[in-house]
Amino acid sequence: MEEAGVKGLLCGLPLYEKLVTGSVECKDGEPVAVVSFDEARGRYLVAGASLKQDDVVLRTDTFERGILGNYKKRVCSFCFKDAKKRLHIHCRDCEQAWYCSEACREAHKRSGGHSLLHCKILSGFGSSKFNGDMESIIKILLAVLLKRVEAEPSRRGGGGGTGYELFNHLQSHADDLLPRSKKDLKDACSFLRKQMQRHHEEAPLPLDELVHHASRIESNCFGIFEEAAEAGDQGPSTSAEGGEGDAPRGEASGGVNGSSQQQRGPQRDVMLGREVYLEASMFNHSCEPTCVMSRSSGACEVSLLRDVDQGEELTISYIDETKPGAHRRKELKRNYHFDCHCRKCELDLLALRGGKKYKHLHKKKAKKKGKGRASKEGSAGSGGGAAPPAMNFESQVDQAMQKFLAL
Ligand SMILES: C[S@@+](CC[C@H](N)C(=O)[O-])C[C@H]1O[C@@H](n2cnc3c(N)ncnc32)[C@H](O)[C@@H]1O
Repeated sequence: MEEAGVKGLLCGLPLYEKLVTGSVECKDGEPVAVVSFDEARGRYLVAGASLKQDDVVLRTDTFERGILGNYKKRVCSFCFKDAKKRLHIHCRDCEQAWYCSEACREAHKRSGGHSLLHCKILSGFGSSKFNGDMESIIKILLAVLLKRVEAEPSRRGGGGGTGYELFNHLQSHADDLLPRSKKDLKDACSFLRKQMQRHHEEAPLPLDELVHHASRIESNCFGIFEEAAEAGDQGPSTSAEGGEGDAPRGEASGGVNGSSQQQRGPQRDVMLGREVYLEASMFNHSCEPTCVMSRSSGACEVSLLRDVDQGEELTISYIDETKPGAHRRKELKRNYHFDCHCRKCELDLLALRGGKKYKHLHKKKAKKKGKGRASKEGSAGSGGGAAPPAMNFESQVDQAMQKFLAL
């Protein structure tokens, strides 16, 4: 794709320009998606042209993936196939990477995905206190940090990047985490930092930066789920606890980190791992999404659920958007650490607030009226105003819509 053909990239980050020009599909020489920005939702994608239902807007390969600790002996570390039973082949030097075949073990080593350095750095996992979920984050983080080293200009001879710079620009929610979750991330990052210092780098990134990176992974990754592991799609996912074989079932939740409904197909049950797609991390969540994501074997495709006009937002859903509004917003806040500002939620909230405000005002008025009448009639404290007429839902929405349009 010609970079010169790109229009409307508002985020001001040359790397994102490159990201978008390099990876989205084209229609008549124009990119089908461009990056835009607003205060409430950060960067988001809009249609660069009028598009039809089922048009593909993005096809891309995974940046990094990691298996949850509890499933590492069941899912192949190279091809990510779920054997659904304990595997028998593992790395010759450690028990951190398990494989479905000798070929996968060799290929993983050859590709640099599991070197001796990985063995050394990850070797402390056995004695660490991380849960399986955190282990997958730390494994991805290690891969990212190794990409960072490769990305240093002196090492790559001025050539193309490794994706690290793009990763570095993803949204982090480290500052929005509850103290307990932040502490868990900090402990895990501190462990990795020490291991890196011992085996690899003398001056690793400061701990705070590592915590932001870990949060980037958590906030932008997509869950790999048992049922959909081969067939396809899942949304960004949050966290999950699983186990080997008869493991406890993972929570199939979430947005750019382990969520749910960005996919058609079977409901996800057990989360086996998580993966990061840099370009797909530009899709914001909406409770009435225009797009759906499907994934298969380390690649993803985002396509349109309906026709959209040029300039319309391209969104996916991180959660089950058929749930009631309060439930959706709670899940997004708990698992994705943000308050949803999609159109549907904004309208819901306006309607709710409109309704409450109306009732509140009416109550006040009625109270006043009652008082007036009571003093007129000389009777004490009966209250007595007529009950406010119930405001039906249509008029609440109507009122909310008018307010929304007036904003
Ligand atoms: C996968 S990223 C999407 C791109 C992101 N806006 C950015 O600038 O990098 C997910 C993050 O975007 C923001 N986001 C996505 N959907 C949103 C929504 N409906 N309302 C508010 N913020 C949203 C949240 O900060 C969320 O953690």
